[in-house]
Amino acid sequence: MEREVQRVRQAFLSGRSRSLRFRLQQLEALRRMVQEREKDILAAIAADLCKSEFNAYSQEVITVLGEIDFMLENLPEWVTAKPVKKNLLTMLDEAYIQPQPLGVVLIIGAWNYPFVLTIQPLIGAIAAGNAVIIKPSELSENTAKIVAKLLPQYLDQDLYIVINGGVEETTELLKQRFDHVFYTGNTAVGKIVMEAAAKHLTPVTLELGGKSPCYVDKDCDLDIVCRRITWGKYMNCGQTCIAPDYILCEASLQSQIVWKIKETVKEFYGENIKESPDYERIINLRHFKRILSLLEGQKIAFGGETDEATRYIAPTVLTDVDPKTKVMQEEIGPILPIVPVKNVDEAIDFINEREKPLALYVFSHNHKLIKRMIDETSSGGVTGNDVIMHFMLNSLPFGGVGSSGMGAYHGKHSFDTFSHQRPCLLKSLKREGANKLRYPPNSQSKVDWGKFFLLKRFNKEKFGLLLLTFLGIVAAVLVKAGYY
Ligand SMILES: NC(=O)c1ccc[n+]([C@@H]2O[C@H](COP(=O)([O-])OP(=O)(O)OC[C@H]3O[C@@H](n4cnc5c(N)ncnc54)[C@H](O)[C@@H]3O)[C@@H](O)[C@H]2O)c1
Ligand SMILES: CCCCCCCC=O
Repeated sequence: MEREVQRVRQAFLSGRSRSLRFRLQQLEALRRMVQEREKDILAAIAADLCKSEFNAYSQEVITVLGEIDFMLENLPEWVTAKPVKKNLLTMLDEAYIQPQPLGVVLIIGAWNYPFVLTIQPLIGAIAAGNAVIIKPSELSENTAKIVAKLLPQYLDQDLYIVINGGVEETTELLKQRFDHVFYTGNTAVGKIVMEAAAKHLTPVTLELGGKSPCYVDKDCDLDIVCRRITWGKYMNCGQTCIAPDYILCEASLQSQIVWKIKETVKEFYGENIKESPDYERIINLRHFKRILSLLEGQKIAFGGETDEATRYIAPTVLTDVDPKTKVMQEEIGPILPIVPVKNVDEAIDFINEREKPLALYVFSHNHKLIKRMIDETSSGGVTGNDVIMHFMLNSLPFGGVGSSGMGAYHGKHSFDTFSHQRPCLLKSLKREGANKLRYPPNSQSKVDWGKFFLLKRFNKEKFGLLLLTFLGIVAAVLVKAGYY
């Protein structure tokens, strides 16, 4: 492992990943890989998550292609140095911010969207000029294999490498020194990653999980609301980091919501959900059994059917859920608990009493209520009157807050995450007279000049002197130019 990391570091130190031309060329090669090997990629995702080609394309591949196009279009502008405002002391100098690559980046991916969750951060890391080690999730082994097979065929083989393996390999990797670690996965492992990175003072981005609440107000169109919630909840069999996890609503809405979601499930997946190409499966038996155990003692309004052999769990809705039960603590796949609350105040308190979620959803015709929810709660991101969609807009930073993560990515936010914003001040070796003011021995007069230059505070006497000096300089220039 050490040797592999060393090889990637040597490649970074060669400097070739830094030029704009090289970055654009690698991103174009990555786009070619996705386009030319689309069938292989879709087949791997299908094998891991029992996902149709249409769904794999629209949930994963489209996002990757959109992100590459966005980078190619904007990168030339982002890499340029940005001049900054100057003060009186530096007005004759050059001052700018130069984004620079961090160095060698480790990207650790999760299994639930195995392609997009490894390749989208990779795009940002390449765009920012880094070398990258990618560690895909071992749980989505087919996608892990295809990523490891394809990347070296299209990208620089020493700068961007894939290391496959399980917990043992990730643990070994985390002992090495990186310049940034970007991890997607559960919160418990997030802590392990941060602890390992701290040993080298390596900064981390942690894209973690949690339970994203969905508040449904009385004042809304329930048909549309339930259609949107059903789409976001049961996509990928509920295994989406920002899936609406549970519904908070007034008790009087519960039965209507149940009925409308049930109708929508029928509309989306047909009478025999198991046969639907649009309904996925739970990733493995361990998660299947864990989720199943959460149903014990709950009021199942509909769904609840399971098949261990194919790891099928039907779209399920639970009503009158006790917030203290386990189903309200863990991530729960295709189970949708409804927790009745008295009103919006109680919903806000409910959200604030728990860990900060990765996403928050609010449905209402009342724009003020949506704004209030946003103002009085905290979450990684918010979508009003829809679910999931804030993930799709790459001008918005995507990431968590508190226990749902730290740092963010997508579009320019990825570029910034993987860049160091280097402050640069370029002075001349001339004009030493003014510089002498800061050299010892210090004096009240020097402090006054310091106040003048840096705080723009001056006493009348100093101002008079300065004005006189300025007029003297102007007169000298005019005399020299032959005006007098
Ligand atoms: N915030 C986001 O963008 C986002 C996106 C997708 C998933 N998630 C969250 O990720 C979670 C699902 O992922 P997961 O954690 O089950 O995925 P996982 O089991 O695939 O683990 C993720 C990575 O961590 C490594 N790992 C696991 N245990 C480890 C250990 N003990 N020490 C070191 N490395 C270890 C694995 O090798 C893997 O590469 C859910 O909580 C989900 O909400 C978050
Ligand atoms: C079209 C939906 C894509 C959602 C990806 C979410 C990634 C987190 O699990």
